[in-house]
Amino acid sequence: MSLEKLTLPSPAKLNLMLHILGRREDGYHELQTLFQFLDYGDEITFALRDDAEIRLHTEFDGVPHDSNLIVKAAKKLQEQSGCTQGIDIWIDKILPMGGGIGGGSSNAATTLLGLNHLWQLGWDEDRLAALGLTLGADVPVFVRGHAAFAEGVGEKLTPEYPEEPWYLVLVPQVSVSTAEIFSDPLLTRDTPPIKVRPVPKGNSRNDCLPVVARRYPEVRNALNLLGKFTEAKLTGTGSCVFGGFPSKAEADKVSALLTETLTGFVAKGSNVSMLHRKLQGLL
Ligand SMILES: C[C@](O)(CO)[C@H](O)COP(=O)(O)OP(=O)(O)OC[C@H]1O[C@@H](n2ccc(N)nc2=O)[C@H](O)[C@@H]1O
Ligand SMILES: Nc1ncnc2c1ncn2[C@@H]1O[C@H](COP(=O)(O)OP(=O)(O)OP(=O)(O)O)[C@@H](O)[C@H]1O
Repeated sequence: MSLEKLTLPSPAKLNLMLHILGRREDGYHELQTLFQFLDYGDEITFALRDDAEIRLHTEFDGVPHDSNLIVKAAKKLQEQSGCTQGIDIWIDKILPMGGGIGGGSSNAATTLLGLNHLWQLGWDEDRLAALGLTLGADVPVFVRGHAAFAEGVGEKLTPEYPEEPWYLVLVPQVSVSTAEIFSDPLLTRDTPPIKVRPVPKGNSRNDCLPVVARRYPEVRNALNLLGKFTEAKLTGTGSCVFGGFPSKAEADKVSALLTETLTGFVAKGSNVSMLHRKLQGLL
């Protein structure tokens, strides 16, 4: 069935652990991380145009139109596929930027999958993930849509099936620059690789945490407060901090106590992203 207009979710991700194994010659870091999605995210609406223009109608604080990952993803896909159609795009943005929950990467992936569908390009996931990697290290996992153990710079993915608890995610009001954390001289870069799958329980450390907590008192404070109730972890290079709970009621209870002074939200962990669940429903 050919569609004119499509609204798709763009979920957040968490890094349930993150080990840094070394630094490559190009400055990028070899890492091992476990990605899981949240049933929480932005919503992007796409509508076909009569001309070839790509236009994002929603303004973003501090992100010029052509630098937005949504626009970059759409332009690259249009160029590389030779498509002559254009697109109008609107986004309902709720994910914090620079929060380590992958909002920009997820928006890029939702754009690639949405336009592949609307423009009827017939690209397979491998091709979309390879294009996605040129936009950011985290784009491929959102294109694949399954919880995964990631290696390399984050692009070598093996599906995993971690538990799917409810999470309380705290959002300290600071934006952490990923590049700044990866260039900190104090960052641990020599964690030995994990060689068994699935990742053994107990491997929940994030090597970026000491550096981020040292630089950002707001993140330190969130870790201390949440740590009174459950294991408090950092996702990606922060700033978001999260903890798992066996039920929504328990996550809500702690949320009510902590969100008096901090911003946060409760969401279910999910091994199949809500973007892929929606797309499966369309096919
Ligand atoms: C650390 C993670 O958040 C884990 O999910 C991601 O791998 C970061 O992914 P991202 O934000 O999409 O990162 P990119 O936009 O690709 O890179 C931002 C900057 O982080 C550094 N960077 C990123 C990924 C990586 N494996 N090694 C790095 O050193 C590089 O300086 C790069 O310029
Ligand atoms: N559509 C977009 N959504 C969010 N940020 C975008 C977008 N396009 C470009 N950006 C830029 O990318 C930066 C990083 O945004 P993003 O939300 O992906 O950070 P993050 O959650 O820390 O990601 P990661 O976990 O992948 O490091 C933003 O500060 C913004 O300047």
